[in-house]
Amino acid sequence: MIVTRALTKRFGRITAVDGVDLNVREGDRYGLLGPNGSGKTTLVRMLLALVFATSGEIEVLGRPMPRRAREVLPQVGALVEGPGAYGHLSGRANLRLLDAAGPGGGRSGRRRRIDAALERVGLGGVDDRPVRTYSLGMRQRLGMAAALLREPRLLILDEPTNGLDPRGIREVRALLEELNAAGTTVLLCSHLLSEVEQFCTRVGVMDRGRLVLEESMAAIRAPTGRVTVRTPDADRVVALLDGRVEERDGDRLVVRAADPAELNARLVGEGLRVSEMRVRHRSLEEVVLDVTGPGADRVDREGRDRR
Ligand SMILES: Nc1ncnc2c1ncn2[C@@H]1O[C@H](COP(=O)(O)OP(=O)(O)OP(=O)(O)O)[C@@H](O)[C@H]1O
Repeated sequence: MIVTRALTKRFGRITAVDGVDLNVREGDRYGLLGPNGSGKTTLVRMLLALVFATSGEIEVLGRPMPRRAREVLPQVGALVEGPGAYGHLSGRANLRLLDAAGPGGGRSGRRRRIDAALERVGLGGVDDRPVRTYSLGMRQRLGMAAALLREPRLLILDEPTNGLDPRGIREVRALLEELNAAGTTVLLCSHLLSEVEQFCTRVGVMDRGRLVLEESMAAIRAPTGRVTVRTPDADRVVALLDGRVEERDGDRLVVRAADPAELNARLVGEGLRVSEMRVRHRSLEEVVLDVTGPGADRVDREGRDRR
């Protein structure tokens, strides 16, 4: 769906995107994570031909970009850098303009397309108030509606839940799940780990312009070979498992165990009581912190000129 090779963008001395090989597959719910200033927005702007690459190659929907932008962009919905809209016009009027400007949508079906898009994002009942009176959450929804006008094969969303309250965030996630289930590939940029952890099936992590990790969520969250055991018989468990207990905190033990079922059977077989047993997974947060440095918005005394 999206493939980049050695994609690079420099702004003067700053290398915002540095030799990125990105691979978003059809049907993915791909989460692009990274600290502030790591290059996520610049990367997606290049995918959408909003800014030219310094070097490298881009394919979107199997076509080279930006050369085939005219063919590709009508099949892509995007919400990048916050929802842009004319403040003095209503949400509907904004969508009418967008729909008229975009290729491949006849006038006859316009009202229906707009109503359907507004309905999908929870703005079906919106009146004719100008957009400048909208809350940030309403603007964000309007931006999503704009991205959905063409029933895109691919959705590219930069921080789509910015400004939404918890309920709004959940609604957007449900909407994205529904669209993805119906075949839309989703590329989501976010610095919210929980958002990515809950929604995405694949993750890319950017750090200082480079893609430092690209992995399926299942692989990231694979078991670590450690099991947390809570037991009122902790002393006896430690004695029995000699050397396999890595941590102890009261009645809670962290045990090295490739096969949790075998461990459980052994403890129970010895008459040791287990009140809780949990296979340990790495969290997305641990993985991301492992592969990234501090965000570029920090201005520490050391390392100000990292680039
Ligand atoms: N038009 C520009 N001119 C000069 N520098 C730019 C420009 N756009 C981005 N940059 C720089 O490129 C780097 C990457 O920025 P970018 O906005 O792509 O990061 P980001 O990961 O999207 O960050 P955030 O999460 O804060 O939006 C930053 O150092 C930024 O200052």
